[in-house]
Amino acid sequence: MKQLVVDHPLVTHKLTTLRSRDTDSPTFRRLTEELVTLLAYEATREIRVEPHRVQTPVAPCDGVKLSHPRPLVVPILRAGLGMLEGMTRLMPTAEVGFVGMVRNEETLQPTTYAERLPDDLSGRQCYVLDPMLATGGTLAATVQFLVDRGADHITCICLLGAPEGLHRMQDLLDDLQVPCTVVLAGVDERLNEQGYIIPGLGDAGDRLYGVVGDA
Ligand SMILES: O=P(O)(O)OC[C@H]1O[C@H](OP(=O)(O)OP(=O)(O)O)[C@H](O)[C@@H]1O
Ligand SMILES: O=c1cc[nH]c(=O)[nH]1
Ligand SMILES: [Mg+2]
Repeated sequence: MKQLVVDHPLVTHKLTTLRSRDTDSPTFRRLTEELVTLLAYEATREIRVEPHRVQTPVAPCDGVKLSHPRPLVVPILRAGLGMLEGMTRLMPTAEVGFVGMVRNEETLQPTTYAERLPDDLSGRQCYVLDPMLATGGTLAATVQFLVDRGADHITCICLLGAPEGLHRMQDLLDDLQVPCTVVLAGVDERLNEQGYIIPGLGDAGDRLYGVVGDA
């Protein structure tokens, strides 16, 4: 597994504002989208292209276009949905599949409540979106879903990771033997007893969409 922390002052600047508890939901959403677009630039370095010739107003020009099969973008609901627009803006022809997972806040185990992915992912490059890589349980389960369907090239884009989650992903990918890169805006110190990233940014889903409770 390759790990890439995008070390760029603009990324760190936006991430710092995102972390602040004084940042409201609309600003949090906008910054999340902007950060994804910046991370996607690095994350798509190995995207497959094929030769493509166009005519400029004055001459023919040999360029490239994205290869078929088209790349698949997979946001992990709920919080990953906040990253979708920023990604598809850069790759408008990508296909989008969905995985819905929620982590039990006591056991920290993820449960899958939705899954809409193509049955056959052979030859597809997959881009998984989830802002938070904490214990890694959610991302590991999603990557396993994709590999079970034949994905042979996976890139995960996260805003923040914890060392614990990155180690877990490394162990999984060592077993699976599938090329995988995890691209992040930052790696924090550790998890607390509740499985939250420290210093982190709190609960990304709640900050994007408001707390979903019993009210
Ligand atoms: O690495 P893990 O320990 O598995 O934790 C990370 C997961 O937790 C959060 O989702 P959450 O379960 O809060 O669901 P939500 O997106 O609906 O808020 C986050 O968006 C990740 O999906
Ligand atoms: O810090 C964390 C950990 C898991 N999920 C979040 O949204 N934030
Ligand atoms: Mg949440």
